[in-house]
Amino acid sequence: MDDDSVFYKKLPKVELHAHLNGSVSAQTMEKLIQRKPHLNIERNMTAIGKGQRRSLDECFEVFKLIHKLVDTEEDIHTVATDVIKEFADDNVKYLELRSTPREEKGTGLTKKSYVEAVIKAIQQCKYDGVDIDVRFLVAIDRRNGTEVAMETVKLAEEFMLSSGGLVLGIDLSGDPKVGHGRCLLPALEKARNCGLKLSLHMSEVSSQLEESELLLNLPPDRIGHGTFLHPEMGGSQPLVDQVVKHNIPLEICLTSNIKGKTVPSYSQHHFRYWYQLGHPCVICTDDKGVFCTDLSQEYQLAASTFSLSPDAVWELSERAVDCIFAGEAVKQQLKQKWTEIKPGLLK
Ligand SMILES: CNc1ncnc2c1ncn2[C@@H]1O[C@H](COP(=O)(O)O)[C@@H](O)[C@H]1O
Ligand SMILES: [Zn+2]
Repeated sequence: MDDDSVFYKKLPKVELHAHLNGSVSAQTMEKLIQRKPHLNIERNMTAIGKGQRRSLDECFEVFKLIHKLVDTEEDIHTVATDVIKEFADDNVKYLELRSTPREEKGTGLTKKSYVEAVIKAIQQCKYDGVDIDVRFLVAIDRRNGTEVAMETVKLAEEFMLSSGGLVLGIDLSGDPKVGHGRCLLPALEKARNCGLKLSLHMSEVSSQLEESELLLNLPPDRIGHGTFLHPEMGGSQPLVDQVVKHNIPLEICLTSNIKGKTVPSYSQHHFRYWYQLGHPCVICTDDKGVFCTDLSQEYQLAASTFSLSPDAVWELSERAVDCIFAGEAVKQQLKQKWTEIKPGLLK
């Protein structure tokens, strides 16, 4: 590893946008493939390698394959444990994982036992002394419509009350070309009213102006992507004004947007627009397994593409702490960690 990479690896980091099944590493994928050889799935079918690009539609085909490989409580526990340890190895000190609870009739997996398996993995890692604070966001897959979204919010509320602060909120994700946010508003409002935080994928593809307006009125606590919100990308100034007025942080996933072809090149990424506005932007991975990346690499990419100095990179990672969904005490602990690490890293 060269000196430059070492800096990004050692940088303490916060990861706020990571889909569990998109984050499964090559090593873990091998284990899963060995457990289910009859599926005839090969490792190269579940990841998009260096230099490769696919359409978003193809990315969603990849998730379908991964879901076939991860369909028991044991599988969920395995992937959650491995993903948490990998983020910790990458010096991520605070992680908000998100995942869509699934029911699998064939294996007896229920949405409830799905969430329980993730929570058990988080608790086990904590017990084992893995140096990372992990929280969970329950995901709504937008294609499943109103009723499922409402059920998911109920499930999330139950776990918010019973998980000792591990379940903090809701994620809205899934294929952006399927379904409409309008149908999901009642569920999202209910979530907000019962104290769940909201991180919503918004304007990941173009032509979602109307939906973005509706969702912004909630308003969400964080925005995933927001690629097409600003006027230069076909969005609008009122949308930008709304995001700025409510100071809603943007979760920025560089490699994901390039490999999924929603952004033509790194230098044209909307990070530039929002960063120049001084708006809170948090560098994230989205799906580190599928897109073959890690958070250190994403910080390094941001720095090299947008000419950020080491001080600016440090500030970016430190400011991410302000955007977490956990409470003030956790933020203070993390800030303390950053203060202790800083002198050894920035000379
Ligand atoms: C690439 N851009 C993206 N846009 C929208 N949703 C995405 C996504 N990447 C991942 N997901 C969402 O996360 C699920 C996989 O993890 P879980 O099974 O929930 O852990 C996908 O099925 C999709 O719903
Ligand atoms: Zn995402």
